[in-house]
Amino acid sequence: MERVKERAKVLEIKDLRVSFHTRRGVFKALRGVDLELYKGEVLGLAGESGSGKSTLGLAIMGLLPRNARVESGEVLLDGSKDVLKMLRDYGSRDVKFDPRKNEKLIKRLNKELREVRGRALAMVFQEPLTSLNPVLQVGYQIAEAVYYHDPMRLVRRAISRNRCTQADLRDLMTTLKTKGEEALIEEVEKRNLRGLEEQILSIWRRQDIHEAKKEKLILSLDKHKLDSKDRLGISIYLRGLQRVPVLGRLAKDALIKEGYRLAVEILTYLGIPHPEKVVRMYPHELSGGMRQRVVIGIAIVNNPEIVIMDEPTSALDVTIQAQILELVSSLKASSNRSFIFISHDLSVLAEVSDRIAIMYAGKIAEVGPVKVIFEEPQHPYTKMLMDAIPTMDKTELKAIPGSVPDMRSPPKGCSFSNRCPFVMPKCKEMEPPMVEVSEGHKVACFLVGERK
Ligand SMILES: Nc1ncnc2c1ncn2[C@@H]1O[C@H](COP(=O)(O)OP(=O)(O)OP(=O)(O)O)[C@@H](O)[C@H]1O
Repeated sequence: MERVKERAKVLEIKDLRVSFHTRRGVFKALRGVDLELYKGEVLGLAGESGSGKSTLGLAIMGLLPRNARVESGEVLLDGSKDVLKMLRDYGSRDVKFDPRKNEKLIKRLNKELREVRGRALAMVFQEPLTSLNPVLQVGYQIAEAVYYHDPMRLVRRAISRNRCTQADLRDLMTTLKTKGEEALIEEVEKRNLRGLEEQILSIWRRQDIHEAKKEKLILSLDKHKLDSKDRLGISIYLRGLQRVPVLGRLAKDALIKEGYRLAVEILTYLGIPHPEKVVRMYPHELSGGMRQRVVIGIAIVNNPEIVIMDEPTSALDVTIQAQILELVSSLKASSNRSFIFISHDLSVLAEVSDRIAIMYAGKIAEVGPVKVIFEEPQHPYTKMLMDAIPTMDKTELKAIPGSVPDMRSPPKGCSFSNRCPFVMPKCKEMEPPMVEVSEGHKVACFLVGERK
């Protein structure tokens, strides 16, 4: 438990309030959310339908729909970069300025936003078919994600392979075997082959193939040299000539080709068999589980620090669901990346999460380490959610009576008061503050305050 506090915060949400303006009224979807995400953890976000989980995910990504208003709050990345402020600045400039006259400014802001969305943050949605483009090969979609976020990465990869000789590869492999990965990276930099280390390591880290085959694959890297058309494309890109339409096409083609190679590596890393074939396939040719892996591939290919997953397993059957959960755990372990995993299913969250936050009516009701939330829940709502989980030894499941309040006019005081079996007069008057009951375990309920 102590480890939670020591870890670096990668995301901090402060008093976030978001409402949706509709003809039927103003829905207060988030009513003051405070939450933190630490490096290398999976934070599970649970709550009934309509509690604001997806709105929170979209707000962090800066992808709220047009009728949403951020009333107040901050979403801080690495303690300083406020995603919402960037979006607000962008939004207001976009309206005030004539976009044609301010093309450069808009481009810069767009670039900044793209960086935040793809590099620092990425999102995976429930239904993979809606996030994938049905008319593009999956390899192209992964390649394009890199092309738009970090084209120089593709350039570096292609050029370094072109410069590399068999002798270099043999030396690099010996370094890798005898001195390890860090020494390999140093050696790659010394030889000015940056970009190649990523390819060598992606082969080396494959657990599914024998060492001799890995060596063979690494040595084969220098056979994949650029052909003259690709060399031309890359030099057009490097000279900045890609703004000329015909030349731009050549440059993009060369980089996308490199992106396909990267896509093969990513799919291999995600445990997809025959990745060379799969990159040439279209989304409808893949099973649901494979499609979700591809979507996860697109999300992680730019090495985002934070991945938000909104019900990523809900549309999948149970065995595939288990595989995706295992994949998330292994991605967390191998990359030190942080995840926010949204699900209404607490048993799914129990499998992947390090900490769990329970949302109710646009607020966090309780948050804490997974074990504590499951074994010693304090908020009556969390306790009732736990009683509603089906298990083998339960003879009856207790449904939570009543329903989530109308978010156009949430009740005064605690929003759970009308369903709570322990309601007290003050619950109807005041909102309970968040109280830390033990390290990292916080509860917003007067009962907890009473006991303290
Ligand atoms: N575009 C929108 N316009 C109007 N109201 C919206 C919009 N999107 C969400 N809402 C409302 O905001 C509230 C929170 O919705 P949200 O989708 O974030 O909840 P959720 O916990 O993710 O639910 P679910 O599990 O069903 O996805 C709900 O009352 C919902 O009706």
